[in-house]
Amino acid sequence: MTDKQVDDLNIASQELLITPNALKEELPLSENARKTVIEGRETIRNILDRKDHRLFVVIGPCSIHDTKAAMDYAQKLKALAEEVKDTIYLVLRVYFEKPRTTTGWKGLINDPYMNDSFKVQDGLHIARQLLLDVAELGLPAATEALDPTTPQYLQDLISWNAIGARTTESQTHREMSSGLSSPVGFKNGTDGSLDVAVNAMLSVQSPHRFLGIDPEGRVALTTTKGNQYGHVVLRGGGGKPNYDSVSVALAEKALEKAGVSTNIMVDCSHANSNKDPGLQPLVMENIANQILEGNQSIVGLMVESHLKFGNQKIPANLDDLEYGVSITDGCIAWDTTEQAIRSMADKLRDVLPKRNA
Ligand SMILES: O=C[C@H](O)[C@H](O)COP(=O)(O)O
Ligand SMILES: C=C(OP(=O)(O)O)C(=O)O
Repeated sequence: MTDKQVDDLNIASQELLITPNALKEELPLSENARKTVIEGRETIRNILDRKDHRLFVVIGPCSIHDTKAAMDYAQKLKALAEEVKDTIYLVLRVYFEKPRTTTGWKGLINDPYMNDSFKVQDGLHIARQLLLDVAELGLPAATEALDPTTPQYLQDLISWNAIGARTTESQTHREMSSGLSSPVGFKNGTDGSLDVAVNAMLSVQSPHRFLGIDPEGRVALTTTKGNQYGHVVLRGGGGKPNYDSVSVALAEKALEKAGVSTNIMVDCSHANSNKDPGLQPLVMENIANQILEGNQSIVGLMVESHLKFGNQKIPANLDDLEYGVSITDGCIAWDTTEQAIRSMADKLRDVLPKRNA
């Protein structure tokens, strides 16, 4: 019973949503999609276990707002993935949930029509359909796990997750990650602090008990087994990058001291490129050079890339949206992406197999 004088004073309304099971019944996992996810997760786990010499690169738009453009991009990425697959394992960045510094568009699930209509029910459908289409193509998908309710709807289609710089320190996100079925990368904090990511790694490998939702959408005491495939993601912060060899060596030492995996992913965007998307290929080149010079810890990269360079504000008239341009952080264009990935693969083709030997 709600007591109108004390309960929910700041809740304007609540609307029931489709349950995870009902969404999955409408949009079931196909056999091909299932194969993609199983292979995607296994490959990334093998890379983290050093059983597979390749680098994995999570690459794609900062956020998805147009599924047609996303599929256009995915098709190109699939072709590139085939070309470089002996050296680089490409994973499509499919981000539907955006953590904002203050306010702003929170992503396709929250507001799929980008007009403050917040049609979350549609957002869940659109997101799941896109993940199915991407998986059907044979391309593994990565996302940021932000809202603790959405994993039950979508995670059967995800091969790698990020916990963002704004939530790595959150107990809720560490608990959720301990139950995710795929590897999870924890970003360092927005101020550059690595401690929060190291502590997250210590937390995620343990079992947790917390309030979650079950596949029928009911509130459930959720007990997790712990996720042994956590790793850190260096994204820079506090106005400074942290992809350079000294920062990477310091991160390795901190991870060793904490007794956790020294696997490191470098996010070439965000504070590592001072939010200038055009600098990302330079970061990629620097990482390739570090590996050539003997680095052992860097196993993955993240790159923000779209069909076209830069970003755009959401226009008042959505007809004015420019096709293939990010509406959140700026991205590198497709031709630059192809060049940067090919050049990285060419540089590392001979050295990576020897690294794990
Ligand atoms: O990657 C995306 C953004 O950096 C993140 O969501 C924060 O964005 P904002 O500072 O524009 O809110
Ligand atoms: C929000 C993101 O990154 P970070 O958490 O590092 O800011 C992102 O990758 O979209």
